[in-house]
Amino acid sequence: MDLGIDLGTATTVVSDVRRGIVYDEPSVLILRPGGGRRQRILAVGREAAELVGRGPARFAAVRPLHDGVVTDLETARLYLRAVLARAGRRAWTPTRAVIGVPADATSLEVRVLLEAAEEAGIRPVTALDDAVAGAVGCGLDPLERRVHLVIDVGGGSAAAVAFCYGGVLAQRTSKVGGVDMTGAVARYLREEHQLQVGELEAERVKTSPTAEGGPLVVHGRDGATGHPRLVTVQPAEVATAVRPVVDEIVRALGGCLDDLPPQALADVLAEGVLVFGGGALIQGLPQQLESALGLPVKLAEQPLTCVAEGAARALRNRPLLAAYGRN
Ligand SMILES: Nc1ncnc2c1ncn2[C@@H]1O[C@H](COP(=O)(O)OP(=O)(O)OP(=O)(O)O)[C@@H](O)[C@H]1O
Repeated sequence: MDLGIDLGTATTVVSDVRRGIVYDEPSVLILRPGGGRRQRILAVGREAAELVGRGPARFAAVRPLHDGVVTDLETARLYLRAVLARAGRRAWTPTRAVIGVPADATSLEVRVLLEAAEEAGIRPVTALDDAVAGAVGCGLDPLERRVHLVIDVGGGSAAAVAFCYGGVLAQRTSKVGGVDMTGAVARYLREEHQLQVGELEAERVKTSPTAEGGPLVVHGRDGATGHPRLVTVQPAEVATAVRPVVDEIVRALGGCLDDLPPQALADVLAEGVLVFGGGALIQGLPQQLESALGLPVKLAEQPLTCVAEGAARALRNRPLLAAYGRN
């Protein structure tokens, strides 16, 4: 199997070179507590996410990635094996892959991720910046003799990366992303409506307005009485709730143009900025980036899957991996 893998803080997406997207689920697993025995996975992905905040306390939900990097080698290995099995890999199938990594991952963090992948039976495996992989997934050619600027707003972090002719010219990163927006929504509901909500409900509220447009009925627990309560929330309130996080991302990434030479700016001005990653789907983010950068900003056609698709495509592009691959 030839795979592109986007092992994100919030979501894991796997693209097979021949079959397209074969796995797209939350990056979470539930482990049976070890008690001296080897740990076993009870649930992974969507099934595990449904148990977050619901399951018995002894079944702890584990997120194998934090800000896009591996927190524990053994868990990451178990998780990758489970994901590959669900993506249709048989234990004996030779598997090659390119895995996306955050732009600011250190060499050590990349090494740990690659080691987890190798132990999960993926060989050879190469790491590629999420931003470069996403650009490839959107049809850009990072080997071209012109500058491209892309912005990836993920779950745990965001990055603006400019590249040209096989090399990164400039990058800025933010340590907040979509997961922090979910936290901001939960905080807003607690403070403004005295409603306590679980993580899944806060996530639903955050992602609904773009899809539906009307007021939302939110389920939670009354902060004073502890009784179940319903509250109606307007889409504009969601925008208000996440604004501090969006402002922080825009502030952190806005300066990336300062690091580019004038000729590079001319390319970016002509082409505009491409933005992807799930966090980019929050209302108003592309517009805010546009006014901070003073450049046209385009949302990718497939903002949630382009990193995995680009990683899969990169697998067969040796010059690209030689230029941008990280081992
Ligand atoms: N329609 C939507 N509106 C707002 N946010 C959304 C929407 N759809 C997905 N998201 C958010 O996008 C985030 C996940 O994006 P993505 O899958 O690009 O990140 P990731 O790869 O998991 O994270 P990272 O790259 O930081 O490791 C989540 O926080 C999710 O809530």
